[in-house]
Amino acid sequence: MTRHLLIPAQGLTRAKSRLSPMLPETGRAGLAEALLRDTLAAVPAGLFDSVSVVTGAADTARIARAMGAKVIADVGDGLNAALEAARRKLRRQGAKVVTVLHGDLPALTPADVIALAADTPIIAPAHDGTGTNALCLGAGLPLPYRFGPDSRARHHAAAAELGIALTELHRPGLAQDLDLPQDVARVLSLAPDGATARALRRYLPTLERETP
Ligand SMILES: Nc1nc2c(ncn2[C@@H]2O[C@H](COP(=O)(O)OP(=O)(O)OP(=O)(O)O)[C@@H](O)[C@H]2O)c(=O)[nH]1
Ligand SMILES: O=C(O)[C@H](O)COP(=O)(O)O
Repeated sequence: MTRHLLIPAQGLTRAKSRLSPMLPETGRAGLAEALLRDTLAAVPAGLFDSVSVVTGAADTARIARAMGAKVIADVGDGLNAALEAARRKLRRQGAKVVTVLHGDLPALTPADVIALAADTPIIAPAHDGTGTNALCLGAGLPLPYRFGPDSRARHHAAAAELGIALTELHRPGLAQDLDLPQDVARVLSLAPDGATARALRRYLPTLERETP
């Protein structure tokens, strides 16, 4: 069984645009870097045959390589197309299982990542109930990636159409992503010691007082 991990990540200056009402560009870039570092740091060594960051950005690629990950070039046609191309590449290289893990999960733990190295198809929904934060599939399964709005329901619908049993995995570290200003306080309470929390405290010093 060869298992591979794909972590999609935007360029640092493009990422986390929905936080722009509370965080200027420098802060968003610092936060995106911290999120990627936290994500890669949570991946246990040796669990996957390869760990690749899918990106079209040189800054993100540099961080990925510095953290010991490979880089797969983003084909430039959106998240799903980038992941499909990366999955095809891994399949050509003999991959049997490909896990996609979003790179914006600040409370992610090694145990969460271990749970994603599964032998059966798994989806980890986002805390908002509509999104998908991780998907583990046999590399040959024809289930198309449907990340984006309502991706949880869309992944289930695609699986049902193909007769694939897709099991939900509910773990706080996989569910809690950081997308919106209202996510920030929760992230700080869940992941107080990570690079992400440090970046938030650095760029949003008033948060300390506001966080319960
Ligand atoms: N390679 C690649 N990664 C992407 C793309 N779109 C989103 N991602 C990554 O996929 C994950 C989930 O995406 P989002 O939650 O939308 O994160 P984001 O794009 O940083 O945030 P917003 O700008 O606020 O939407 C994050 O790790 C992103 O960096 C894309 O087109 N290509
Ligand atoms: O499928 C998803 O949920 C999208 O890729 C968006 O992810 P997000 O919940 O992190 O915005």
